[in-house]
Amino acid sequence: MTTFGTRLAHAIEERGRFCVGIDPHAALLEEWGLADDVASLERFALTVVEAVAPVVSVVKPQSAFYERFGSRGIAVLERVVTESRAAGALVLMDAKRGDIGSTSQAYADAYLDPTSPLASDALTASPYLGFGSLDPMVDACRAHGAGLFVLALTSNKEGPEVQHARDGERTVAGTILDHLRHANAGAAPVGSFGAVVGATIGETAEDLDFNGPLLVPGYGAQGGTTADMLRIFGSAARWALPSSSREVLRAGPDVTTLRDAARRGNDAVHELGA
Ligand SMILES: O=C(O)c1cc(=O)[nH]c(=O)n1[C@@H]1O[C@H](COP(=O)(O)O)[C@@H](O)[C@H]1O
Repeated sequence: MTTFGTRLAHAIEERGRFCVGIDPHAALLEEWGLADDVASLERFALTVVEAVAPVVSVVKPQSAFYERFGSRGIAVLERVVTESRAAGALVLMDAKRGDIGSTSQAYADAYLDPTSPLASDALTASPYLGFGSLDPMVDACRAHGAGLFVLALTSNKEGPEVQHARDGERTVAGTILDHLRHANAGAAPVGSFGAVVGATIGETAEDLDFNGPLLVPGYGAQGGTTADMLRIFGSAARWALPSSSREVLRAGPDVTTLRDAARRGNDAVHELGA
């Protein structure tokens, strides 16, 4: 079985490192001239899949935008996952799950077990019930060749109150990164256990070289730039996946214009791996 880290490394080599977030915001549906209903959700999401899944390495649907339409929205999310993977993109399900261990097992079954209708290549996870509460997800990733991206230094302004808090010498974010370093030990070319670190965090004293990938939201609409990423990540930038949702999605609904926006995004972040 090929690990997620190995598949990601190949995808970056073949397609570049840009990740497109498939986030059907109500405001974007309106910008596209669509109604705020499930038929429009489907039209929006599958147009984005058609445009970008054949050209980018990773797509990241944010589950909340589908959940708000109930079971029919989840049915659209299932198609986003299946059709994106069929077009050759890795799917990073952005659901930011995290709960006590026994419930984490159910989240692992829902998103990381290949027999699930929502089975994805990787999942975003919240470690704020303690990193060990994510063990069932870590085990599922090892069993099924999937990946996990754990919130460490998020792009929102409220994050630091928790993530910069100290327990003695270590910050909370530093402790999360240590767990990831341990989970990725010995993996090559890169581990399957990533961190979420925003392009907007300014600077950090944390060591981001933990042999794992970095999901980097905050690029584009939230103001983060390639220069910010080079400064913040240093040598760890080679495993960075800059992620953009609204900036790319605003290029729709025309498929060619959307695809061009994704290609431009890919070109703009190419130098991170140089
Ligand atoms: O995990 C994420 O993707 C994420 C983490 C974070 O720290 N900040 C953040 O904005 N995100 C997600 O990134 C997307 C926002 O992308 P933009 O529309 O490009 O700002 C949403 O899906 C957020 O949930």
